[in-house]
Amino acid sequence: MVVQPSPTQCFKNCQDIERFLFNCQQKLPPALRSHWLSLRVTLPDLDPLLAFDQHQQGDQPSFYLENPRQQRAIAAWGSCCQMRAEGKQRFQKIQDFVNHCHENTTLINPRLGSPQGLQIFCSFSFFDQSSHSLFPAASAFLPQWQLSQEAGQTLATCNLPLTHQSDLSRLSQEIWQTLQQLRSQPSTPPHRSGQALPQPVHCDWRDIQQFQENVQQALKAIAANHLQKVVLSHAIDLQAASPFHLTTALAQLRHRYPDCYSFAIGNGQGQYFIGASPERLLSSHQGQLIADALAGSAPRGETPSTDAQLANHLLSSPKERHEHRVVLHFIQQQLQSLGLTLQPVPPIRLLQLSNIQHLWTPIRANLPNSVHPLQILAQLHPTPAVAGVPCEEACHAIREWETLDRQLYAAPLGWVNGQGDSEFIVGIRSALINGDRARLYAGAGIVAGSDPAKELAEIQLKLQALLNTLNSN
Ligand SMILES: C=C(O[C@@H]1C=C(C(=O)O)C=C[C@H]1O)C(=O)O
Repeated sequence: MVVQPSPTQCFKNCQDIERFLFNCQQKLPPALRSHWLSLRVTLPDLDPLLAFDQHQQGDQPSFYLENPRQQRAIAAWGSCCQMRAEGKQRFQKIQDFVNHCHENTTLINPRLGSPQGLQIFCSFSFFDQSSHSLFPAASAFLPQWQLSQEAGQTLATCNLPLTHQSDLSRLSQEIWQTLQQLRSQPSTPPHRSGQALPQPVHCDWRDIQQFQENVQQALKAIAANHLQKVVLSHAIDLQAASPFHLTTALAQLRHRYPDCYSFAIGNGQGQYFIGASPERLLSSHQGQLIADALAGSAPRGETPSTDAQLANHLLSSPKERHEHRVVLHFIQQQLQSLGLTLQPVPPIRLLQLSNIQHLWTPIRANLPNSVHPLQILAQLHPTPAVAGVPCEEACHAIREWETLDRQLYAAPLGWVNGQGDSEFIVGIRSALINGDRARLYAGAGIVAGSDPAKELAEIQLKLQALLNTLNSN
């Protein structure tokens, strides 16, 4: 059910809101059990990160995603309704939850802004079971509040449960209060000179020797034709003198890595998974899909000429191109297996980030209404950019050799709406923050011809993204 047109521009006071909610309540079907109202309101320009800083709380799920280059940011906090799932059917279960939310929500002003409609925020762990993990194998939530910024337009979305029994006076006061706070918020980014990120007192590189042994083992398995490619990861642990400050870290990440997606997910129990990922797993908008094949890496050069040399070597290296093509072919095959028609693939290009460069091929396809973005996600995760080929054997090797629990590292996180629009990234260049402790993750693809010393240097370089951010004062 959609109530139109919306009077949200007239929300000049709390009574306006209460009258509006009363009208919505009157239109609810008589025997209704669960129902939500989703209100969209335009706001003056403000920084979603600042709103996130002021409103998100450790005991509620939260989500932040920003791509500075695309001038898009979303902050979401509080939970109207949430779902957790485990096991092989986890993507399907989350899809059912997303459908349930859509079927039971009245959208007010659904066409205001882009993307349209109700957005549900999701995260998945690398493996489909999360026995000792701080985050479930799959989780999704409909936020209480959401702030989106795109192409200079700022929108607030308030989702709330509405039934015949709802206390409209209390609900309207809560909405009014938050709207007033958002309307009076300065548009400058969070800056806490006195509260910069704490200096880690201890950085534990864990058993880095083990990573190199794993690479040797992987090379043997590749030589024996058990594997074609496997992505091996390593983690380092930081211990700070005081808790890490989430939004200060995010402010630094978006500043340092404007071509990446800065992100944070809070599990509602005080732990956060944050990062600046260059890898878009899936983005769909109005029936058009893009998935990134991103694999093959080199450092950036210190001078323009060494940088160009490194870039040329990366683009022409048979080993790096093979590592990349394995990912490209996998994504193409998986999309085609769902009946999607792919557009011609452009030549391999470079994605140059502040500290590292990658081989990159954006893959485009038409997305029919009959295929849900979460079905595509189920088919794509894990790609050989983060697992390997053959997938099952690579995942088995990862479980056996790696001494860490990947949790959300290298897994999809993002949002989906009811119109088939979605944005999911791969949680790499990331860290799990638990108060004054942080675990930082990085991995590298191992194929025939990989050099263990170079792979070690590559993960050290990748770890710098979060290490420099969390370690700076
Ligand atoms: C696995 C990671 O990165 C992935 C592996 C890459 C590679 O091996 O060249 C490049 C980009 C990512 O797809 C990571 O950053 O942890």
